[in-house]
Amino acid sequence: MISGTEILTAAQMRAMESAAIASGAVTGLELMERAGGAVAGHIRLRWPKPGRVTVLCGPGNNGGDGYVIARALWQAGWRVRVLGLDNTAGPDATEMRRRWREIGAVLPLTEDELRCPGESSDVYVDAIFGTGLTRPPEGAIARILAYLGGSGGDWGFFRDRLVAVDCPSGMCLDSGAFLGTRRGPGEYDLRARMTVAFDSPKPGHLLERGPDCCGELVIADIGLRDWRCRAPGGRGGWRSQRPASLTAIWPDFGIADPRRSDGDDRRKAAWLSKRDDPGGHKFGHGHALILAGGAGQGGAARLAARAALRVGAGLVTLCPPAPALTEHAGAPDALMRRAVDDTGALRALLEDRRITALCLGPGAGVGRAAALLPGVLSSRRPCVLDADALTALAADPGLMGGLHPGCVLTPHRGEFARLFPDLDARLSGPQPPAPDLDPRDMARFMPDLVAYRAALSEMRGPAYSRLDAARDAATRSGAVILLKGPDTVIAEPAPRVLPDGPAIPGRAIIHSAFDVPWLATAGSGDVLAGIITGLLARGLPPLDAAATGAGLHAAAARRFGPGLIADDLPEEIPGLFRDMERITAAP
Ligand SMILES: NC(=O)C1=CN([C@@H]2O[C@H](COP(=O)(O)OP(=O)(O)OC[C@H]3O[C@@H](n4cnc5c(N)ncnc54)[C@H](O)[C@@H]3O)[C@@H](O)[C@H]2O)[C@@H](O)CC1
Ligand SMILES: [K+]
Repeated sequence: MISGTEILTAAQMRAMESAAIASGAVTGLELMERAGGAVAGHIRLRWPKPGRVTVLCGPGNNGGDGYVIARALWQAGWRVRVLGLDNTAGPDATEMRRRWREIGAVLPLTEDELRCPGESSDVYVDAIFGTGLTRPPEGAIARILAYLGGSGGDWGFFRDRLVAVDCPSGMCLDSGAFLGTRRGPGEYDLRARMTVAFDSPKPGHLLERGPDCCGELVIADIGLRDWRCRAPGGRGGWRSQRPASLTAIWPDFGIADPRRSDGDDRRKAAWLSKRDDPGGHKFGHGHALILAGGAGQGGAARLAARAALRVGAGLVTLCPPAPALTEHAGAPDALMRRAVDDTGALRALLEDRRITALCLGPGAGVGRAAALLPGVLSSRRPCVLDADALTALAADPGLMGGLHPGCVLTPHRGEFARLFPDLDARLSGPQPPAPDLDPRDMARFMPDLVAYRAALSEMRGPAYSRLDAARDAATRSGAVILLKGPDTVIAEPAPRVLPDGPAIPGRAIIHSAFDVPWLATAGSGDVLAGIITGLLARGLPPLDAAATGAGLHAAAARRFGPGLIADDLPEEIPGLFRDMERITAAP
């Protein structure tokens, strides 16, 4: 049910590049030529008239791409100025620098040179650091990056004309954080007009500062697709389709991502709208219980219940304590109501095996949530735990032991901090040291499937990311974690065991919704909990329900537009289903 774009971490990208080169099918120089050529092509698309360009080349292969871009733009008639370092790491970047030197000079990569009067350019290419960044930039390079970020008082000037190669330099591609600065927006963060990255998005393009600082994100194909789709197969060479462990759902790629099969999207749309089940029965689409709070607290649970109905649960029952029943008498009439006063009443109700999912938290009250949690968890039924249920869970760590893989926890950052304070502290605290793994080691691991997988699962970027935090929380709790935000991360708990190999980390999805800031409104989270509960009731596995729910939730907000209140979200769902069917209809 998940469809999206595969994401690769920086380590996976390096491993794939090493594997492609080791296979003999392509050389590092050819990959660099393709990468630089792609960036130059995108620059020429946006600035069709050749102008003046300054290319800033760093010490590694990102800089090597820069020398290729300089040469390609010069050949296209641009006036090119290159600022670079004397020392380039690696033979490919050194060779590309040499080829550029046959055409033009390499000026020192300093702030003075960049600010040289009379040398203003139409385009500035940031090819200083890419996936190889391991520590905060310092000295002259840090000053250049701050100047490009606006320390010279001219923020808008560079924002309009900066093209980043792979990422804005200084940003960690695994986390979206700028190394060496406090997490969150920084005064002189480098913001590009366009970022051209290679093969696949990286987590940092979608998390934290990434979406704002990358500007328009373009993913250029550099011919590595075959290595993305295959897994290293031990001594026998390459074999088997490697299932994506990390996926992105984001508006720009949305349903039009050419890598996705139209058939999958069509099946998904038909399942959501129930058109694939013409003889269906209401119990065939599940029965969701939404546990509501006491008198005066019912609005949140009603929002969740309405969303569960709209997303297609066959039946939805709202369960407040008896004294609050009358409060829920209004619309929608499709909703059933049943009093649940305590755990005993809940257990009795759950004797009905046709109840296929539960939701506890929205408007429940912390005391009631704490009282009902043991009954919800011991039923082993798929469930969404949100809001007050998360607070109750954090207050009684003993309850954590009852979590199971059918649970979806939907914390925002504050709730996450209460549940997993140590992981939250790592997210905001000092950054851990860089991983001490050389790309050449990755190549060395290639023949050994076990070591390769272990290395990948051990690899973390230089900054602890929201992705790391959600995955660690899922592993620790044994439940699916949906860490809310404009960059929602969803992670599944149990390591998957592939038929041909050892455990690898559970799947994760980054759901990007930076384009719908109006989704941050009261009750929006209650609707999300209801959508996911409805999908669980219909039988979607928890990770799929959470990811599809997050996608529908943001798409509903996008469809409605600004001025949205939470009540509007469920009402957009029927239109969304129609849109999905129309877009995915066979030509
Ligand atoms: N992986 C791939 O498949 C491809 C990578 N290419 C390019 O290669 C880039 C990665 O190249 P590299 O691995 O050489 O790394 P970078 O060019 O990103 O970084 C260069 C070097 O800087 C050093 N460094 C890291 N942090 C530093 C800091 N704060 N101050 C000073 N030096 C620091 C590192 O030792 C690293 O070797 C990608 O971003 C991309 O632009 C492309 O050429 C083609 C394909
Ligand atoms: K860069």
